Parts: sequence; structure tokens; C-alpha cells
Amino acid sequence: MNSARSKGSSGSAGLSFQQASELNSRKDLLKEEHVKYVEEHPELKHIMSDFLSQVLLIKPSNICAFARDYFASHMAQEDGARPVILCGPSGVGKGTLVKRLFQDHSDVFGLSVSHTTRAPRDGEEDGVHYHFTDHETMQERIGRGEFIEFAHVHGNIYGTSEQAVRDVSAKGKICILEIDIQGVRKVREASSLNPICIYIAPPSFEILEQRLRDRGTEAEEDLLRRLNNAREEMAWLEEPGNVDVKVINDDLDHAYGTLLDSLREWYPSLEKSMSLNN
Ligand SMILES: Nc1ncnc2c1ncn2[C@@H]1O[C@H](COP(=O)(O)OP(=O)(O)OP(=O)(O)O)[C@@H](O)[C@H]1O
Repeated sequence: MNSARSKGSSGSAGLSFQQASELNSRKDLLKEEHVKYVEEHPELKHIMSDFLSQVLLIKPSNICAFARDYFASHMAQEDGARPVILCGPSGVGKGTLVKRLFQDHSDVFGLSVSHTTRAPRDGEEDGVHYHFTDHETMQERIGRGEFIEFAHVHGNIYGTSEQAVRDVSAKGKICILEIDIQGVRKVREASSLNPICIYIAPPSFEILEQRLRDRGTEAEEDLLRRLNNAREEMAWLEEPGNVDVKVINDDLDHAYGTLLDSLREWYPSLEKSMSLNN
């Protein structure tokens, strides 16, 4: 007994010193691998903490049965978490509505991380603020059709990759995309993202122009260019089959309510998280 206890006191009963140190090295290696895996899969923490919150909230008497139902429905939702595109002419209020969605339901919705060829600024983290890349790689990936939209701005390229959208779904969130009509066409025709496309429409062209003028962010020439584009864009968006739903942004509260109602129809499971937040 005594000798067993004394061997056991090193934590490696019956092992030679060399075996014990090999075992410890393997344990350290395994621990490192586990930490790396968890860091590479932030969705794991999200899924587990979400599950725990639900258990604590509902306090089911049969936790195993609850876990079975929870994960069955959670995973079904993950598979079907189609991204949502908000589209419409410049100045219609897309940004205003998206901002409000995130203020009220940041746990439900997520934004994709864009790629850029510009250098990181102080405090910017790769994979968090942007995916930083170089011109050559970005051009190659654009050529392979990996980006749902991209733009050249001041000598740099910015873009949204399909993978960045899938990463949001993998974290259990619904990806909200605010992209232009060309991006919408591309995503709908040439990708497997299968987005829900919501057209945010102005009550009238005159009101659209007034909003752009009141916003005061564009010089006259740019403003007229945007209005000119808006006519074509709205004509395309009005064509049957090009969008899934149209929300007229008349009164902001009313439009926001209609938008939430539409989202609830596509994502019945949102009802619970939304009512918890209100
Ligand atoms: N329902 C509304 N009633 C009155 N003003 C509104 C309404 N919705 C948005 N606005 C205002 O209209 C202006 C344009 O809105 P916003 O910037 O959100 O448009 P946008 O569609 O995101 O434009 P862009 O595509 O150019 O970024 C803003 O000044 C905003 O405060």
C-alpha cells in the first residue's frame, strides 16, 4: 500500500520516470491541441453557452430529453440559416434599418467580415475587423468566383466572400448583407447561399431624393448619379421573382415592424429570442 501510495504521489502509479514524463508531454500536447481547436471553432463556445442559457432559463426537469430536442432544432436551424440581403436604392434607409436590427437583436444577426487589400490600421485585427490580404491573392480568388461582391476603392480592393457569409451561419447567426443589385444578382444566380432577398423601397422617388439631400453626405454630382442608378435598380427590383419581399420604408417604426414580421415568418425560431430581448 505504502509503496503504491508513494509511486502514486508522483501522479503516475506504476510508471518509470521516463514513462511518466512522456505521459505528461502527451497530456500537454493534447491540451494544446484542444485549446487550438476551440480557438479555431468559436461557434463551439457560442453553441454551448446558448444551450446553457436555455437550460437555466427553462430549467427542464429532464435535461437529456431537453438537450436532444434543443440540438435537433438548433442544428436544423443552422442548416437552414439562409442569409438575408437588404437591397434597395441609395438613401432608402437600408443602413438605418440594419443598425436598428443590430441594436435590438445582436445575438440573432451577424455581419460578415470583409476582405481588403489595404494595410491594417492600429488596433485592427485580422479576421475580426477585416480579412487582410494582398492584391494578387484577392484577384485570384475573385477570378475563382469566391466573392459575392467586390469594389476598388482608392487603389485597394474590398469584398465579401461567400465563405465569410458561411462563417456567420456557422456561429449560429443569421448573416445580414447590404449589397448592391449586381451583388444580389450574383448571389441569387451563381452561389449556393440561397439568400432571402428583401427590397427596401421608398414611398416615392421624390421622398428618396429628399432623404438623400437631407442626409447631406454626397456632392450634387454623386447625388444625381445615385438617383439615376436608383431608377434602373428599382425597375429591376420591381420585376416579379427578383426579390422575396418588398418593405416600403415610409414611417421608420412601421417599416421596421414589417421587416421584423417578415423575418419571423422565415425564422419561426426567432420569435423566442426576439421576445426575450423585448
Ligand atoms: N423611414 C424614414 N423616414 C425618414 N427618414 C429616413 C427613414 N429611413 C431612413 N431615413 C433617413 O434617410 C437617410 C438615408 O438613410 P440610409 O443612410 O440608412 O440609407 P441607405 O439605403 O443605407 O443608403 P446608402 O445605400 O447610400 O448607404 C438617412 O439620413 C436616414 O436617417
